[in-house]
Amino acid sequence: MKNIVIDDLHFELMIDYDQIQKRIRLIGIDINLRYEHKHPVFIGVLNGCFMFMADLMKQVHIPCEMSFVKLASYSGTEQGKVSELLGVGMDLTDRHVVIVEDIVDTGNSLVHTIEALERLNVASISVATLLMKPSCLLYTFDNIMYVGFEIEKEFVVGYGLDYNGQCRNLQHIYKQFDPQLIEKNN
Ligand SMILES: O=P(O)(O)OC[C@H]1O[C@H](OP(=O)(O)OP(=O)(O)O)[C@H](O)[C@@H]1O
Ligand code: HPA
Repeated sequence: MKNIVIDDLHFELMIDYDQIQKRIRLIGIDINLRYEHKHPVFIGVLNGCFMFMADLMKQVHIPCEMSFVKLASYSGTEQGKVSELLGVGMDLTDRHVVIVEDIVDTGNSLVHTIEALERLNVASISVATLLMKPSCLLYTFDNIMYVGFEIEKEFVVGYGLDYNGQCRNLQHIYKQFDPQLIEKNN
């Protein structure tokens, strides 16, 4: 399946499942070395992470734990916006945490996830994200340790990523294209 149409948008194949798996195997090798004696906790940020988390964890062969969270933001007191992680379900005090994300785009979600984890007194935080859009980042992060693929400013779906709640189930990653532009160029 090369091109797909979802509601009003057109998508074409961008990264196929084999490429994704090759990259995940390499990330797994590095995690196994770096965290060998650290008994890390992998925290998947739902919903988008579920495919990446599942495949990544199959490449992690060291003792570890995992949990899935949802990020809930609300307006707090004078400090402004506060983010809460729903579903942590375990004590993370002094634990080495690896946040697992499907994509870091503007970085807004990641900032809030990191802030919420810092309030739980973890020992360390690093980030593994399958995709990152460097040109869209609004923040500088010093703890994004693993990036599967850096991509341009383009909307992508599949392998956990959605458009209007659809396409998360697709095996490959697809990027949006404008069919009218292609027609004009032909
Ligand atoms: O860097 P950002 O601009 O914050 O974008 C990245 C976030 O957006 C998506 O989550 P979303 O809130 O859409 O929820 P979902 O995972 O349920 O799709 C994605 O899963 C990341 O968490
Ligand atoms: O490109 C994207 N696709 C799907 N979800 C997203 N959330 C942030 N960026 C994206």
